[in-house]
Amino acid sequence: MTVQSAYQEEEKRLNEAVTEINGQLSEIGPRYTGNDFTEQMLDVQREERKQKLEIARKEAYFGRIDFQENGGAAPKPLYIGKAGVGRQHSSDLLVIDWRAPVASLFYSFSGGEAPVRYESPEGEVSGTVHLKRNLMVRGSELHRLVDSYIRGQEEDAVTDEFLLYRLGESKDNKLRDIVSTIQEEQDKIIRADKNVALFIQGVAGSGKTTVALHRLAFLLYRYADRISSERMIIFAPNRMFLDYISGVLPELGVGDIVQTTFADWAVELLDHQVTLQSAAETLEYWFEQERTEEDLRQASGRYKGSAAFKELIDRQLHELEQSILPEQPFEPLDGIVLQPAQIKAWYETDYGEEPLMKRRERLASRLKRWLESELKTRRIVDKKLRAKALAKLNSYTKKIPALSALELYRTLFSGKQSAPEVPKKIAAETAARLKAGFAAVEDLAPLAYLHIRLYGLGKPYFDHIVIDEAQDYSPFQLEALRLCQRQPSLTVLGDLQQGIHAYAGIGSWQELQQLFPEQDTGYFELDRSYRSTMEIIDFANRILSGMDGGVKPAVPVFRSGDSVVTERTDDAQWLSRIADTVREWQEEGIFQSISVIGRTARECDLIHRYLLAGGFEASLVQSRQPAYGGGLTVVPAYLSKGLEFDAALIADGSGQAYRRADAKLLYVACTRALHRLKVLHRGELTHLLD
Ligand SMILES: Nc1ncnc2c1ncn2[C@@H]1O[C@H](COP(=O)(O)OP(=O)(O)OP(=O)(O)O)[C@@H](O)[C@H]1O
Repeated sequence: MTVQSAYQEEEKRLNEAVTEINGQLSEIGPRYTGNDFTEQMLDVQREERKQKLEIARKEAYFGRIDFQENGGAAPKPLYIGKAGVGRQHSSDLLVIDWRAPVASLFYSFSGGEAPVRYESPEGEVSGTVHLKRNLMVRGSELHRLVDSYIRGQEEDAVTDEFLLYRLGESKDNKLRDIVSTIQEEQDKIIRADKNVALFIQGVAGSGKTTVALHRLAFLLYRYADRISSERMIIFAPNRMFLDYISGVLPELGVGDIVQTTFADWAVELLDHQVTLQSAAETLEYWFEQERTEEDLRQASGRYKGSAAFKELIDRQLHELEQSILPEQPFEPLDGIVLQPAQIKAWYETDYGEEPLMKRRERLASRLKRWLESELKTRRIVDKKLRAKALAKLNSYTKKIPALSALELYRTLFSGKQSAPEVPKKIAAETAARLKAGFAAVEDLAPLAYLHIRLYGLGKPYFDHIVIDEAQDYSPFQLEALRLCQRQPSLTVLGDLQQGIHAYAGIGSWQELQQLFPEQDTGYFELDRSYRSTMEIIDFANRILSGMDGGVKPAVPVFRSGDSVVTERTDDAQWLSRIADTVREWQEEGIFQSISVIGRTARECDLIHRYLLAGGFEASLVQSRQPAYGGGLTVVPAYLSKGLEFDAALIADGSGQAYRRADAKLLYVACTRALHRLKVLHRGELTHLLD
């Protein structure tokens, strides 16, 4: 078949599909607003169907795979799209949902005549692939058609042309879905089993964030009857990042998933009993001036996130549990006595599984019930006596301490119960901070953990948890989240090579993985980077070679672009060279997003003001910023993590700005660029780029 006739064939098919989709849409009536429950349920279903059809109306499908099942008469063309659509008056599917089992063939097949197989709910299905075709469809128009496999014509196959085309596009201020070009190694992660704690180590730009979001969409489809989006949660490093990724799930037809930061989640869980100390202070401390290895070793965040600190808290909880019950019997009236052993038995055996303070509440009610039954059995009706007994009950239950997480936590750092193991400096700082009503980010995991152990989650357990940039998480944070699930179902992703918050995060995935039983964990590595050109990746890989530990260079997709330019400048010329570069790039008119990445917030502020004075429209990224607007952005390297820009200018890549300890920070900065990267340096270029 010639390319032209393939085009004609696909245009015809698309026309039919669009007509069918429009026809089905027009048959869905207006929304039901009455009170009939059955009608309301039907309306929910109709609305879901309508949403799917709306997605399909914009882009009916993006791929076709011709598959001949073993024993089948002929290959069957299967069209894969973002939302599955049935045909009216037929059991055939017009479009197959990308998450359906058979659609996995589209992602896993990479050529060859050998038989292929996929897992379906009825068992394994095998057969052969005759055609794999990428289609770019917009509404009723076919924009592009690329065959990546035609059986019998393998020498002509153009593998990955479509992927390269997509990667070459310029990007604005939002992350996008990748359903049409998901790669095999990514697909395995997306479709992995639900009930595991899945750890993903992926190089910068390998699609970790994107893959995790697609995995959520997959899980919701695959386990539709068992899990719900309201019981899923995504943890991301900051509000701006959340805004940046906020477009992907709606594009995939998924809504209602809570997306938050660990800090915001914990403060809400604690019912705002503490105010979070500004994260900017922590960032400023670590990034605005040089810090030593000794500073790092003594970092309170590391201590508070450690397993040792968790043990201390567990011990504290254990001691509370052991001493919570009064040693005296409960004697509401003369001769009516309840022995401590009985109270203890109720407390330990009947309510043993519940959080400590819930058990306290239940015990108090049980004591009351016991007292009422005793009064009844003994026919005590005298009001005075009854009041006396109730007063005794009150004073007895008051002896069982009711503590908030904050009250208990506080006792660790000051007063007679303070723990001698806590380093003195950390204890003094924390006690002062808590006294003033504040908590630092590092206090939130222990506080959240304590709260759940004392009071429970107060909401249904999470069906699935996604943690992005998890290399910056402490084991203790994960321990707190572990309490929020009945069985582990998590996607935990990050890159140790971008672990710039060493004062709080982990040094190896093992630190987090070991918190789960081995059989409940999975581990994947993503080495291919899709974001940047080969030139940019090769350049950034230079930084990795100077890092300690088992770092792995990113493997580029074969996408060539401009060479990375380094340019020496001096203090006098520095700002004007930044402005000149930005102007030149803007004049080319091909980049939607350009960033100037500075070393510190102070430096960025200076650059930003200079650009504004020069007539540029530029935005400055600061910590706690809610959104990132695209266009021209000035951003400190430590806040650029997770973002990407068509073109990036490292404002000052000198040895003064990036010292040996800053390798990860520079790596993060350089890997933000998709198509163009330039490094200006005031004086000598940093040795990290040798
Ligand atoms: N299979 C793919 N097809 C097309 N684009 C892809 C694919 N995988 C990743 N990308 C693109 O690569 C870029 C990087 O993706 P993403 O931000 O998810 O990576 P990441 O591993 O989280 O990066 P980082 O660790 O640097 O934050 C995005 O523009 C994304 O759309």
